[in-house]
Amino acid sequence: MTKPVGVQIKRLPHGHGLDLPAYATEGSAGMDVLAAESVTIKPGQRHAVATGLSVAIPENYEIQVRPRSGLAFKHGITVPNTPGTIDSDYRGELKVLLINHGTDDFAIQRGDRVAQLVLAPVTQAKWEEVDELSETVRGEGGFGSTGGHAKLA
Ligand SMILES: O=c1ccn([C@H]2C[C@H](O)[C@@H](COP(=O)(O)OP(=O)(O)OP(=O)(O)O)O2)c(=O)[nH]1
Ligand SMILES: [Mg+2]
Repeated sequence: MTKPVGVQIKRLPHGHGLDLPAYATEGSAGMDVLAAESVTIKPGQRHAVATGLSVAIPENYEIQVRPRSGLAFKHGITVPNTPGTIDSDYRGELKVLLINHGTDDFAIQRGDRVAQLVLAPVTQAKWEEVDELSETVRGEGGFGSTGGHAKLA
C-alpha cells in the first residue's frame, strides 16, 4: 500500500455530526460515504443524495464514486453514472447519484453508508493529431472479434 495522500475535506452545515467517509477495513479500496439526508427512492427513480461534504482533491487525482455491491445485490440500488467523477477543481457539495433498479421502495436514513469513494490518479492526455496510426495485429477488430463467451454444449 502506498502512502496515503492528503485530501482537504470540509463539512457543510448539514454534514455536521456525521462520520467522515472511512475505509471499513485496512485493505479497503473505497471509503464508505454517508448520506446526510433521509430520503426514500421509489423503484425506477433517481436521487442525488447529499453528503454534507465538499473536498479539494490534489491536482492529478480524482475521486470516483462507486456503488456498494451489497446495496446493488440486495436492493438493486446502484450509481447510474458509475464511476461518478469528482474533479480536483470541484468545490461544490459531493453528491451520490443513486438509482433504484429494485422492485421495492428504498429508504435511506441519514448516516447510512450509500456508496464508496476511491481516490485515483489521473493523467491528462495531450492530442497528437496524425494522418496514419501505427499498425497492430488487432487492427480495427473489436467488439468480440477475439472470440465470444463459452458455448453451451
Ligand atoms: O457522482 C457525482 C458526479 C459528479 N459530481 C460533481 C463533482 C464533479 O466534479 C462535478 C461535475 O461532474 P461531471 O463532470 O461528471 O458532470 P457534467 O455533467 O459533465 O457537469 P459539468 O458540466 O459541471 O462538468 O459534479 C458529484 O458530486 N457526484
Ligand atoms: Mg463534466
